[in-house]
Amino acid sequence: MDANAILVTGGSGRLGRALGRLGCSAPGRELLDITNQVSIAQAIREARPVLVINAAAYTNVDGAEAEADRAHEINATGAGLIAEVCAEEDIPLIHISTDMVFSEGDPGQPVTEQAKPAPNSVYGQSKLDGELAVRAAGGRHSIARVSWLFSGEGENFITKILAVAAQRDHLRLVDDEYGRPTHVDALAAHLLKLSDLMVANENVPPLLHLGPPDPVSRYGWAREIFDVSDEYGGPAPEMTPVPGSTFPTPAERARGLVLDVTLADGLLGPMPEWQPMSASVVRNFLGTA
Ligand SMILES: NC(=O)C1=CN([C@@H]2O[C@H](COP(=O)(O)OP(=O)(O)OC[C@H]3O[C@@H](n4cnc5c(N)ncnc54)[C@H](OP(=O)(O)O)[C@@H]3O)[C@@H](O)[C@H]2O)C=CC1
Ligand SMILES: Cc1cn([C@H]2C[C@H](O)[C@@H](COP(=O)(O)OP(=O)(O)O[C@H]3O[C@@H](C)C(=O)[C@@H](O)[C@H]3O)O2)c(=O)[nH]c1=O
Repeated sequence: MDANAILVTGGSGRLGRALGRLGCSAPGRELLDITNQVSIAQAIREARPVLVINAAAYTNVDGAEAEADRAHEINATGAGLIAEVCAEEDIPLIHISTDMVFSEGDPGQPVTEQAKPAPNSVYGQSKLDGELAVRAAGGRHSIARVSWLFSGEGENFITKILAVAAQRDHLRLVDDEYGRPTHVDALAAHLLKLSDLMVANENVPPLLHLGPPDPVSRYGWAREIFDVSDEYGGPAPEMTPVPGSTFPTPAERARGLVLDVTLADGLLGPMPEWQPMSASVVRNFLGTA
């Protein structure tokens, strides 16, 4: 399938740009606003896509605690609107969701698609409401839950902690929050495989957990980041692992939660390992790549 036949919402975002790099049609919010039915209908009429990927979202996890209405409007109402238009036009939809629909877990026992979500943040609740709205629209869809996206552009966990380490020689890192660091280019490639299956009318599960092998804690990922940073002459601060309860943030994060990606791996093949991609982003950030 020609990637150009896929319409992506949130085209200016991290994942949206990655899908655009693979050839998808990926307009930004000014051309396709998922909270505006007229804007959605017009974009669909013009692009006549064979599939839509909804990568538009409100993703400021801490900011959402003070902006619940805005987060809900985009992540829940907006997701429902785009799903309704897709259902009416009989266009399959891939909707991107998050591990933050859960609030706790055991890193040794990743959660499958069967687990019951129970968010503990405004962002997580708004994303869960979005999932429910997509399902309620009744069209052909697959909801892809992912975690810890990063890319070579803009801000992410890697750039945030490297920036903090440039100011301080000692960092506290949460060691009971887990995830699968996922480079947006690897995710975008996987989403195109999933798109191919959906367009070919293959039996695709309506809910999938996606991510690379080797889940890690924030502390563990930071160690990888600073090992590379040290090697390339960047900051290498002293690190202390701490429980999330002693690192207060406006929004709570899930403790010990890891997505089980077995189902998606069987369908699409495993995602490439995150470590080389994380290292490459660190090197680029330090300007030595
Ligand atoms: N980043 C992460 O670590 C994770 C992200 N996810 C999910 O993955 C998806 C992609 O995330 P990511 O690329 O990181 O997010 P970004 O925040 O980088 O991009 C989201 C994009 O959506 C746009 N947007 C916001 N409101 C609207 C609207 N009403 N209509 C159209 N576009 C809009 C934003 O535009 P503007 O900049 O103008 O606001 C932004 O460009 C989201 O569904 C997110 O919830 C899941 C797990 C982890
Ligand atoms: C800066 C810093 C952060 N941390 C920890 C605290 C907190 O648990 C975590 C927050 O990092 P970030 O703000 O980069 O990540 P956050 O915004 O929580 O990332 C989430 O984004 C949304 C969109 C998702 O859907 C999730 O899957 C997840 O990727 O990092 C430390 O432990 N030490 C530090 O010095």
